[in-house]
Amino acid sequence: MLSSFLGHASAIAIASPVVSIVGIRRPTYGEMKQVGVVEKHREMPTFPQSFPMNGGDGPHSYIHNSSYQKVAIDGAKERTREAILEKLDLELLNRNSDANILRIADFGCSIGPNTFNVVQNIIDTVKQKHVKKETHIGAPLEFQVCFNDQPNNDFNTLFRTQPLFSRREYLSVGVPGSFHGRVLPKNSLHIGHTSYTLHWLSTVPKHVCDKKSPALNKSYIQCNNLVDEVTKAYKIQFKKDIGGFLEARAEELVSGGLMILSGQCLPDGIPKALTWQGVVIDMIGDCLMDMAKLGITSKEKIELFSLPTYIPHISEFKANIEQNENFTIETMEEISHPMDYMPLTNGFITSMFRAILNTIIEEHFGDDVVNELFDRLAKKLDKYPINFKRCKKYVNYFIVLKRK
Ligand SMILES: C[S@@+](CC[C@H](N)C(=O)[O-])C[C@H]1O[C@@H](n2cnc3c(N)ncnc32)[C@H](O)[C@@H]1O
Repeated sequence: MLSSFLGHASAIAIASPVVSIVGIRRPTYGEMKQVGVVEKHREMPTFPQSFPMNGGDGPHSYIHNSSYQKVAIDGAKERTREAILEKLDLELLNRNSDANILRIADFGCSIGPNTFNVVQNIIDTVKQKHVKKETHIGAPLEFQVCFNDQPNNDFNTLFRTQPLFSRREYLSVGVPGSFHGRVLPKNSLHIGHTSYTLHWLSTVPKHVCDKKSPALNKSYIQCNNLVDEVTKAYKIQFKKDIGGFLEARAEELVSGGLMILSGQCLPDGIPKALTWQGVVIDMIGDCLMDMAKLGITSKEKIELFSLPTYIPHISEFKANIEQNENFTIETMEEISHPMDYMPLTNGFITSMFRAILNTIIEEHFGDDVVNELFDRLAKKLDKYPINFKRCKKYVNYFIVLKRK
């Protein structure tokens, strides 16, 4: 099962007990792991709370390694346009004292270029609507764009690489801070957007790195839905975080304002371990274990490490969204990722995951580990190529909420 899933032909001895959920065995390298003897309880690690994408504009930066996200955002472009044309009433501007200013925010914007494309599409659509004279605003419409991300996001690169002022139709503001809480004044926002962000948690759930806890995520570095206690801990944290995100947006958005959400979920009943993304992260964990055996890092450090990310199942995600009664759900669609049906190269996969995980790996394991880890990942992928046809696919969601 393992070999066919990964497209790898040779036999592999299973050294540790196989974890199962609803009859599905994890068909990855985890089965080969020698699980260490539980050691004396240690203090819970203090995780940094913010892990931006790799900054700068070098070969490993998010700028040059975010085309997977870009393709999905481009795929949602027309839907975003339709949502604004159909659901946004520009009369809402007349309720403000600064009636000619339309404020847009991209939450978790990273360093571009995706955020610039998103914002331009929103502005083009609003302008089209405005030209159609659907508003009585006298003064010319002005756009203010609030670029939000964590304070240690590379805002310098973001602003250095944004379109030149002469070609830009908006004034920009950087808004550093966690989107799990308020980052903008009350009743100040007309259109909010976020893409590929909500799976980032505010923190690693308590207990998954606690050696005394049944929720210890012992041999994995992610929630791959294979250990019930771990999954439960992640679910609780996710619910809390999405709740915080929506509460904050409900305060910031004006009545009638729109919040557009896109990103990825798991299909119901499918564990992350069976998706190609889940396999890759389990492989990264295994590369770390290989490095621990060579003394480059330690098994203990790995056990104290879990990613603060959680991909919810689609119905769980929708149920969490529906909890907030300040919004009407205008659109809730599942769309496929345009790259779902093309096998990605190992180089592409390695670069994409490096751009996303570089910061957090560096913070926990030290910068000397990063190059070696991703070199090893590239080699492991070459040795055990992913069989994309056998992997389960994520579901992409496109959601439009309107503030009541
Ligand atoms: C994968 S990137 C997505 C970037 C961009 N939205 C896109 O679609 O290309 C996720 C971004 O979310 C940001 N992020 C994660 N948690 C956040 C939080 N609590 N508050 C603000 N930004 C956050 C990360 O720093 C990162 O820049």
